[in-house]
Formats: sequence, structure tokens, C-alpha cells
Amino acid sequence: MFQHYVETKEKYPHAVLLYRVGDFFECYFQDAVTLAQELELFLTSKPVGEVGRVAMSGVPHHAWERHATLLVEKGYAVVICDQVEDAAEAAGRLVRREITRILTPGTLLEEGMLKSGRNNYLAAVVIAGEHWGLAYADISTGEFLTTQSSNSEHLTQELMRLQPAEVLIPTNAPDLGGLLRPGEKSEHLPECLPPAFCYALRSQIPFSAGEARARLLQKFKVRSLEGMGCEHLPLAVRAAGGLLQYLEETQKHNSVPLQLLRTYTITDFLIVDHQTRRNLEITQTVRDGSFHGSLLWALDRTSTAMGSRALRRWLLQPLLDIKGIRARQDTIQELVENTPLRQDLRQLLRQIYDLERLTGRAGSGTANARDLVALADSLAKLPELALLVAETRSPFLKALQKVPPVLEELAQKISAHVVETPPVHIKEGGLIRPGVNKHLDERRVLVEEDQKWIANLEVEERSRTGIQTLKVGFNKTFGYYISISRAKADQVPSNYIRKQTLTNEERYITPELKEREARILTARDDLNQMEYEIFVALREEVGQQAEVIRNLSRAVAAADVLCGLAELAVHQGYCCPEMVEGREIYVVDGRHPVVEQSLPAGFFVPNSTQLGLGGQGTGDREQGNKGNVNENFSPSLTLPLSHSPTPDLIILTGPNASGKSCYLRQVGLIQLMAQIGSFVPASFARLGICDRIFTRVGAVDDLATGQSTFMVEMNETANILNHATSRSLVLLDEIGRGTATFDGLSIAWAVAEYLATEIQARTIFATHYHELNELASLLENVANYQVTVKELPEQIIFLHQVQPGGADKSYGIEAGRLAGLPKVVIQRAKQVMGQIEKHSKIAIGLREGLQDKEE
Ligand SMILES: Nc1ncnc2c1ncn2[C@@H]1O[C@H](COP(=O)(O)OP(=O)(O)OP(=O)(O)O)[C@@H](O)[C@H]1O
Repeated sequence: MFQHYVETKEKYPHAVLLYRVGDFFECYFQDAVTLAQELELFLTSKPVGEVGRVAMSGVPHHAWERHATLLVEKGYAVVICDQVEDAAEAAGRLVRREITRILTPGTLLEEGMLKSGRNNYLAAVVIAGEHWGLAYADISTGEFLTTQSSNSEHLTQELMRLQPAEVLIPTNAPDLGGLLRPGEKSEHLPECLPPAFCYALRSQIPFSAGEARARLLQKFKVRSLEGMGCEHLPLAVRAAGGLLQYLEETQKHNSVPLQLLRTYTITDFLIVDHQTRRNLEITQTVRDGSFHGSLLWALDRTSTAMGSRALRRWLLQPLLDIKGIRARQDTIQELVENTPLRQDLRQLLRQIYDLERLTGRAGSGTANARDLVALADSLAKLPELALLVAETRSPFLKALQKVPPVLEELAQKISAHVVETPPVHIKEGGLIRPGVNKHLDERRVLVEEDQKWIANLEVEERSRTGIQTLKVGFNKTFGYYISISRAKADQVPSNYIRKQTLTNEERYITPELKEREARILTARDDLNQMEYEIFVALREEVGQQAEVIRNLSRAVAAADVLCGLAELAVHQGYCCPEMVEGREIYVVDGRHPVVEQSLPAGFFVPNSTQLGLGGQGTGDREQGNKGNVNENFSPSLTLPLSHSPTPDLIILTGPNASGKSCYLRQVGLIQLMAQIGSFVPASFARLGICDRIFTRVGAVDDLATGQSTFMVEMNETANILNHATSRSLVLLDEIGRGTATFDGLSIAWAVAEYLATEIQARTIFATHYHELNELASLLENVANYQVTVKELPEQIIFLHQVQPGGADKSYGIEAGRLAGLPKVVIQRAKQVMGQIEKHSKIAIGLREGLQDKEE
């Protein structure tokens, strides 16, 4: 056995090998140490012939999934080598063992190992000079996409968006097959790849253009890649081909059903970089990384796991295309207007299980009978769904109006074949209904007769022997036996053969009983095998329909997302934003979607926003028409808060905790929500499409990379200034606080000026540097706003209202006074303040400087 173990382990040197021995999965040598350390299990040792004692640890066989999941979550690959025959069958020779499963972080399928609300992506990256290709797949749902680009920053962003569980990279590293766990460094890892992921080092061969292309053509049975859109994208093809080969290698007997490969272009979507996604708390909060308190948490009213995953995908990849956005809006609108439809739809959707993943498990041969029943029940709901939306007119609901007949037939077939509540195990019978298969039914009758005979045996033997305590029992080692208490042992008939003696009882068999037993056991094995075969055939049939089922599942998921957003819009009083071609961001009474839900109803103070109304950005700069008020702007909706008719940049001041950050994020979130097609928390909104949203929010030391607060801040700011366009939305919260006041102020000033004049990006700049308010006197497209407070002698009341004008008072000293700083300190602080203010007329200074130059 150990020789077999070593041979197997040699094939998978980089994985933890769980090797089945009786009731345990065992690990030896270094694997034993890894298993014990990572899962806090007991490390022991075992004698192995001449080798002596070797390290050993193990887990009970029924608990392997749980333990393997934990190892995979920690970034290990796990190989399962199971016994594929009964020890009894082996009758003395070595039990046959085979690799039944290879688990890596990106290739999981088992229900317990996956999070229902999010995709589990496997990605593959091919880099050639400046260019790169990226393919990714979720084998549990069948998604398979590829893309190619030449900007390495985009590659990082894309990986951060996907958060792949595992990334494959072709390399000529000597330790091919190795898996770098998150954070593990390697010289073979290209620099542009974020270290936060698991990287599998792969051979270059399957990633070569010829092999990759051939593999794709063969997998999808096509003659050209034209239909997939990547015929002329060699790096995208190479990445996708290498990914497929990895799946073939790890999935062993199971061939996972993948959807036809699709090609996409990164710049077709709103680019939200990782920092911004973090700062806007799109899928998790900054403070503790929890889902509760994130935008996704606030928006998710979906009824299915598929819908929940789709909403997450949408939020991470908002659209640029107005048509696409309007199609989603129209569907939400229809569902907002039709409350009974919305409610019935949600009710029905709740009864639909995770069709995408159930289909994946069926196709890969890992589904059990309960999975098929769940799948059939869900498919059976689709005609009801179609009927419900029969009269609808919006695109996403219309997609549900037709159910392919083949799916209805499939649902009926599964229900007709499989019992209503089947057992978990599929090799132990009890799965298939009577009437499905004649031979199965005949066998069942025979087994039942024999079972009846045995059931009667107890009654008959009791009366024949006169022993009332006589019992017929069964155990795995001896099979059926007749049990008699030892006191009555002298009364047993002569045809009884004693088999076993226990403290209080004797156990006997009879030749006739053994004959029946043999018949029953073989017939039962045959029966189980027949049931299993019928089940597997049915499962394969489902697998063959994977594409059809998944197409419809995607439509269900989209409808679910939109129905949830409609529900949210009604309950939270959202409006449908008018999406326009220009650059304006015009929001009346906007609210922060998450903070609003965390406060008691009516407590959130709405605030309006007006940005970028003056022209078309960069283009205008050249045409020199900066400053024109948009002609479409409706005066009746003009907000009271703007003194500059055309602000591109807002300097936002206000005391600590007055609501600056909240306002800033609110604007970003409203824009992002609008670009996924959602309604937004405002009473009116007219929004131009943004190409990117940038944020810079309160610096935190990046201890992991050893960068100081200030350097992190400067890197992020540089990134913004280098990439923002006049179509971008830039949200800056405190710049320059990480260094000396005057350095900081000067940088903040220059950054704001550059954004307003050179880039003309729509920007909100929240700051404690009141000096920045002077910018508005120099630049036409800069306006000052402040978050107001009401001052009482002993306290400051936060009004959370954003109003025109700059805060002219430093509330920092006031806050210090309220906090109890000694009077003399406060007094002195005020004097210093006065002195500083005297010398800091920046605008005047700059103007004079400019005049000097001209002269
Ligand atoms: N419009 C609003 N309506 C009601 N409450 C609000 C509003 N805006 C902010 N708040 C509340 O005020 C708190 C402080 O807001 P925020 O963090 O935005 O302040 P800030 O001005 O950025 O403070 P600092 O300058 O210290 O960073 C928030 O936690 C929120 O609960």
C-alpha cells in the first residue's frame, strides 16, 4: 500500500494527498505536518516497513469535504485518492484505490465548498511584453470569458475586480505544478500581478498559440474562433486554451460543461479601480471587510442565489452604454408600476433553486438525486414564470416568456423517474420510482418476497421452537442470524448452526436463511446498481441540456436582480435617473443609499449636487466655450446651492463629522448605481455617463507594502491625475494631510487646480484647508460648498446640510474646546491661527505673482 501511496504522491508533489485507508483519509510525511498544522489536527506517526516510523495525520472519511475545503481556502491543492472497491471484494489483496478528485481553489464544484452569493473564478493570464490576455471561468456556473489588452494597469484592475480564487500563469519555473499561496513571493510572478491571489505555475505548452487554439476548437466543436470573437486576439486565445487544459487535468472523469467562450473589452465598462471599490464600500466595508454595511448589502433584494451573484457582477462592472442602461431601467420601471406582478414574481423566484450550479454539478457528474429533484422543481416553475410575464413589454421580462419545450420535458422526466425525497447517497438505492423500468420492478418484487420471508421467519420459528424471545437480526459481518438468549440455548432445533456467542445470547444461522440472505444481498446490490445506472443516465441527459438551462438561468438571474431593484426603488423612494450624453451630474435631494438605510426613517438629510453642467470637457477646452450653461438644463430645477453656474470642481469644507465624506461617497454611489441601470436615492437625477470613478479617501498606512500614509496618498493621487479624463468623476477626501501643513496645502491646491483646469474632471474635493476656498475666486468652474452646523454655546449641532459658500471658521479649535482642552491652550491656538491667516492669502499672492510674470 505504501508503495502505491509513494507512486501516487510522486505524480502530485505540490498537492496535499489525502489517501483513504479504511475509515480514514490519511496523510504522511510533509503532507501530514501540513494537514496537522493548518487544521490543528493531531500529528502522530506510523511504522512503515524498513523506512521506520513516518509522520502521519488523518481525517475521518465522511468528513473529508469539510477538511479539504479548509485546506483549499488556505490556498492548497488537495488530491483525493479513494478506495474504489470494498475491502471484502479485494479478499486479501490490496484494495484498489484511484484519484477521484483534484481540488484546487479555482476548480471547486461541491455545494458546501462554494459561497452561494458569489462566483468562484479560475483565471489564466498570458503576458507578452506590453500586451496581455486574460481568460476566466466559473466552472460551477459555466461562465467562460476572455479578453486582451495592452495596459498593464487594466490587468491589475481586472484581476482585482474578479477576485479569482486561483490564477494560472505559464512559466518556465522549475517547480511546475506548484501553487503559490496568497502573499507568497516568486521570481516567476510578473510584477503587475497582485500578490493577493493564489497562482498556479503551469507549463508554457498548453498556453502556446497552436495548442490553445486547437483545444478551443475541439472543445466547442467549431472550425473557427470568429464566432467567439477572439480569432484575432492571440493572447486571449492562449489564456483560454491554457485554462481549458488545466480543467481537463484537474477534473479527471468529470467534464465540466462550460458555456461557449465569449470575448469582452475592458473599456466597454465603467472602470472602477480597486481603491475606489474599496472606498465606496461596494461589496464590503472598509472597517472590517463585512458584507453588512456595503452597497451590495443595501441593494440586494434578490430572491435567488443566481440573482445575488448577478447583482454582484453588475455592481463590479457597470455599463457605459446608455441603451443597455435604459433597457434595465425600463424593466425596473415596469415592475415599479405593476406591484402585483412584482410581488408574484418575487414569490415565484423564491421557489427557484440555483439552476446554474445544479446544472454544473449534473454536467460534471457530481450531482446527487436531491440535486436533480431540486433542478426539476425549479425547471417546473419556469412555465409558471412565463405565464406570469406573458403580458410584459420590457426586454428583461420578455426573455422569460418562452420556455424551451425540452426543459419542460426534462423536468417531467426527472419527476417521473426520481422519488420525491431521495437519499443523499446515490449508490445505495431508494432513488427511482416504481414503474420506470420493468426489470427493476421485477427485481424489487423478488427482493420484497425474500424480505417478507425473513420477516415471517421470526414468527414461525417462535411458534416452532416455543422460544418467545427468539429474534431475527442482521449485522454487516455475519449477515442475518437468529438470536436466542443463552438460557434457552438448550432448546434450539437441530438444524441451527451456532455462529457467535455473546454474554447473554447465542446467534445461529440455518442453511435456508443463508441461502435467502445470499439471494437478497446479491439482488439488492443488483438493484442498487440498476438504480444508479438509471440515475446516471438521467443526470447525463441534464448535462446535455446545460447550455439551454443556463441561458434561461441567466435570464432568470437578470429578472431577479431587476425585480429586487424595483422593490428597493419602491420601498426607499428612488427615482429613475435620466441618462444623457453630456457630462452633467445633476442630483436633487440625493441620499447615501447605505447610510440612509442604517438610520431611522426620515433622519437622513438629503443634499443636491450640480456638477459639469458647463460644456463637454476636454473637447470644449479646445473650442474655448468653457463656461456655457447647458441649454437643456431646466431652470425650474436649478438648485439654490450653486453660485458658480458651471462648477466642475467643488471645494467642500465643514467641521469634523459634519458629513463631508458621506456626501462625497453619496455622489459616487448614485453615479455607479445609475450605470448599473438601477434607480437612485434622489427625487430627481440627470446624469451623463462617466468613464471612470476615482476616489481618494482617508489614508491608511499600507503596512503590507511598507509604504507610509503619505506615499500611499501621493501614489493614489498621481494615479488619478494621470488617468482621469473630463468624463471621469473624481472624489477626493483630504489630500495632503499626511505631511507638513504647508506642503500638504500646496499640493492640495495644485492638485485641485490641475483637475479643474487641465483635466476638467467632475470633482468633489473635501478638505479642512479653508484656504482652498480662494480657488473659486480664481477659477470659473470651481465652487465652494460647506456642510453646515448650528453652534450653541455648549455644543455643535450637525445639520448635515450642504450649502453654497466656504466654512470660514476653524471648528477644530472649537472641537478642542468642547473636548476639554485647557483654556490657555485654546486661547493660544486662536492667536496662532490668527497669525497664520494673516500670512496665507494664497489667491492674492498667486494673482500678484501672475501679474509680475506678465509685466
Ligand atoms: N446627510 C446626512 N444626514 C444624516 N446623517 C448624516 C448625513 N451625512 C452624514 N451623516 C452622519 O454623520 C456622520 C459623520 O459623517 P462623515 O464621516 O461624512 O463626516 P466628515 O465631515 O467626513 O468628518 P471628518 O472630517 O471627520 O472625516 C456619519 O456617520 C453619518 O451617520
